Amino acid sequence: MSPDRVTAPGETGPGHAGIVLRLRGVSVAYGNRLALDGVDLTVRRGERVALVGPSGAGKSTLLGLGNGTVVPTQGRLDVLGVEPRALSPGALRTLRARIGSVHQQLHLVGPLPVVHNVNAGRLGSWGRLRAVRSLVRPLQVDEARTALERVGIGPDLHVRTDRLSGGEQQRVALARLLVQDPELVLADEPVASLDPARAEDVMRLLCGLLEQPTGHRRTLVVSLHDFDLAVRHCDRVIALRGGRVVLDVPVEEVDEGTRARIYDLAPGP
Ligand SMILES: Nc1ncnc2c1ncn2[C@@H]1O[C@H](COP(=O)(O)OP(=O)(O)OP(=O)(O)O)[C@@H](O)[C@H]1O
Repeated sequence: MSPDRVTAPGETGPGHAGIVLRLRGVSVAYGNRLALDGVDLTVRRGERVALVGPSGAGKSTLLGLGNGTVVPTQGRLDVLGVEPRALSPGALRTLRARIGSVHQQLHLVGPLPVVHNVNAGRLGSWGRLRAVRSLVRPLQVDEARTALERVGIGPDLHVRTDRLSGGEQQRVALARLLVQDPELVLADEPVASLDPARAEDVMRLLCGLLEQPTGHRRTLVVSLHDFDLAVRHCDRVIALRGGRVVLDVPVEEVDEGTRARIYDLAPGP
């Protein structure tokens, strides 16, 4: 089945400044297992895109393409205007510094003070020497404090991170994202392990962090198992099934039947 709509209004070509992520006929195979099968899609600057679909549909694989951890087996991929496969290791590092990743696991270093975990968001842009210096004596402490305040955590930057509650640690991870200041945020089931109230809270916080003081919005692509969360927090829903895009619509076009169609539809031809 072809997707209901693969939106591409305003697209004028590969160099179009508003395009953050573009896949053209992208397939990904793990051995003989086809995880993505000829996917076409375009994500524009400032969009909040939810990836939904049943388990094994290809959502994580698609997000992996965005951050360069997965390489297309076939097709053309552009991320922030470049093709990751064509980059040198150094250029790939530079690209990754512009992309924020959020996972179910927070990847914090528990025994380290909070400030270091927040500053880890800068590692992609700091040189090695600077990173080591900051471990000895934390750099950019005021910015770390501001980021923590923005996510609603008190001023104690020097407490061990693993002494904080699970919810507070989640906020430290979001403060790390904030100091990284990425142009594109890729979040792979960031709230899967949380109860509904916490999931709502984290999604609200994450979406709030996308808003920049300049009035611009960072782009978000987030995979979510909770369809209602996707509709409440995103402005576009892309459904994958069997490695194919089966639906791509603005949330205003989501109706009562959409959920059933996503989860009960037969896979595409
Ligand atoms: N590293 C891998 N090696 C082999 N097969 C893989 C690998 N990663 C994913 N797959 C397979 O590719 C398909 C798509 O997996 P993917 O994790 O992208 O789906 P998903 O939609 O994110 O699933 P879930 O919602 O369960 O996380 C699945 O059939 C999966 O088993």
